[in-house]
Amino acid sequence: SMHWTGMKKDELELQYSPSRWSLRMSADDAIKAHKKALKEGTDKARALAQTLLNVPYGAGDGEKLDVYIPSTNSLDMPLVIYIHGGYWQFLSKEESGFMAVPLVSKGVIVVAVDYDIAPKGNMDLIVSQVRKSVVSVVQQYSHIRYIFIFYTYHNLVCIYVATLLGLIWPQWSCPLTGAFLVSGIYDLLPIVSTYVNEPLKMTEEVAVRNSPTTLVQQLKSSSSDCHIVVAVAQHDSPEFRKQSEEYYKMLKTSGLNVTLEDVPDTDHFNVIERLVDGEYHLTRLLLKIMGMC
Ligand SMILES: N[C@@H](CC(=O)c1ccccc1NC=O)C(=O)O
Repeated sequence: SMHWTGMKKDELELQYSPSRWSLRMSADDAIKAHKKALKEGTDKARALAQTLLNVPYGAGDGEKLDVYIPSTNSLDMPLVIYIHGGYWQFLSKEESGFMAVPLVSKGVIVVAVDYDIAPKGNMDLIVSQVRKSVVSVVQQYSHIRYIFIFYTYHNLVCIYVATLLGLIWPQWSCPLTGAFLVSGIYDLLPIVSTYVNEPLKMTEEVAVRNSPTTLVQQLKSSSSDCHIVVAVAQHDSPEFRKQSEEYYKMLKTSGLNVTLEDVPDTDHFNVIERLVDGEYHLTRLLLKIMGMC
């Protein structure tokens, strides 16, 4: 298929509009249903689990996180940090606790992180906030053996995997078991000239510097014990699917422990929504990697 640099603006914007690839419903309905499913799941998790809501991880207004706690307290509880997606301009932690529904009942702590989405925040700020949140969680829960970062779609995420695995962990003997990257963008350059970048206002320099593909080299030596899952929806756009495949290949070539999950019968939205279900393939894989089933 065609390289993005050869695409007209219309085609590039179609490729980077996940809602226009949903086979289940119209673009607008896919986004509406997505927000609704995530919010309902989060409300359900808040009713089921003990919670610590709005815990500060920094001094900024937006620097807060929610903790979902299992009732069975043990020192071996694994912890998942969920960093929400939404093109760095949509969603918040108020819609990000849904995956705690199946995980908390299996004895897993879930942390949902907020960060300043655009236009209030920009890419550099978001990356620094996510980094700060993870450092704060690791310090707070240092007695826990497994910390499992769960990065989700739209790469902030992935930026994160790269930045964290490569730069933070080596200093502190990494407790990181794995990283899940779901329907992400790993090379940010193609979106610089699209509508996605209007609120973000990334320059090419900012996009390259924060792209996970740029940061692969730094991951190399420090994270061979960490199992990285790159998951992509069957019905994600060809450009999204290519981004996942290429990032997967880069990680693999660098000698990292990585698998590519092409999730059948999903699109960009329900690939993540379905994490509310304990029987969903990605939920089970997450539990398996953490040694919980
Ligand atoms: N313009 C984007 C909007 C989008 O990606 C989105 C919107 C609301 C909540 C989440 C979104 N993306 C999720 O990864 C689209 O076409 O899907």
